[in-house]
Amino acid sequence: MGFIDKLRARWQQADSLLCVGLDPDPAKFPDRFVDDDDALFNFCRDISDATAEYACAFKPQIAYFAAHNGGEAQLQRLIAHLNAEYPDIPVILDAKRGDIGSTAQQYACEAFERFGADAVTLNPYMGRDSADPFLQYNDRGCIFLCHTSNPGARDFQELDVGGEPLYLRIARTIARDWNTDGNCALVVGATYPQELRAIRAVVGDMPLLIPGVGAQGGDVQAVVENGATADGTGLMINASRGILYASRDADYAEAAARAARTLRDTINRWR
Ligand SMILES: O=C(O)c1cc(=O)[nH]c(=O)n1[C@@H]1O[C@H](COP(=O)(O)O)[C@@H](O)[C@H]1O
Repeated sequence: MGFIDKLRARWQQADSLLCVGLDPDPAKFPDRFVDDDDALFNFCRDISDATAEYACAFKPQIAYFAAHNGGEAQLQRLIAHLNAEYPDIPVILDAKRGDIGSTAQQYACEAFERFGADAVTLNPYMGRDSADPFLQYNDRGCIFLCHTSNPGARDFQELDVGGEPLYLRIARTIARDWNTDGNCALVVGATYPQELRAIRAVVGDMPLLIPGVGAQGGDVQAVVENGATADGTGLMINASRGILYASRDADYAEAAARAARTLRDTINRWR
């Protein structure tokens, strides 16, 4: 089953639009991980096991692993664990790749062959040929940055490009021309609900990955009202820090589970 079908099935099965972001920062870990050489893996495994029942997807962020010696091996083990234990939950590798075709081919191999991710985040700035090596894996998801969650999103993404803002041109082009195998999705920040509404209007029922609720200040009600499809799905609403660091004490996993369940329920209230 391809990424998009797996995601749609999981939305229904778990009755959840919550994506659990795995951004492990050892400085914020509970004390028990201080002398643990496998802390990145062990912490994320505990969080994943505690939150899986509330998750429509997991999203490990590669920088939080690659920043540490041996971190990528722990990411590889983590995704292997997720694929083995939770085969119904898609794993999105957040790597925001984008480069000339020959290099992109290596990045696609990294995401899909080495790490075994179901989907990867991509930067569309370099154009179609930079996306093709990823799109050719037509059972995997290609999730392109469209309107990001950060303040600087306005610097370039909202520039007028012949009568429409760049982010809408990106949305339209990907929906119309790049999605021939139906394996594309877009990233839209929760912090820009009006832009989310405009994007939804041009991409039909394409799935949208929505970071920026919680720590970045995005509002769940505004996200669901402006971004959900007619059937009340269409969204992967990500939370990372708000779940991972719900507690620094011995109850960190239970606290993460409570935070995930609460956010899932809050999302569902507005669907
Ligand atoms: O592609 C992303 O996931 C992403 C895009 C974006 O526009 N904004 C954004 O915050 N993200 C990622 O989403 C996560 C947000 O984390 P929290 O703010 O802690 O929930 C981080 O892993 C970011 O790298």
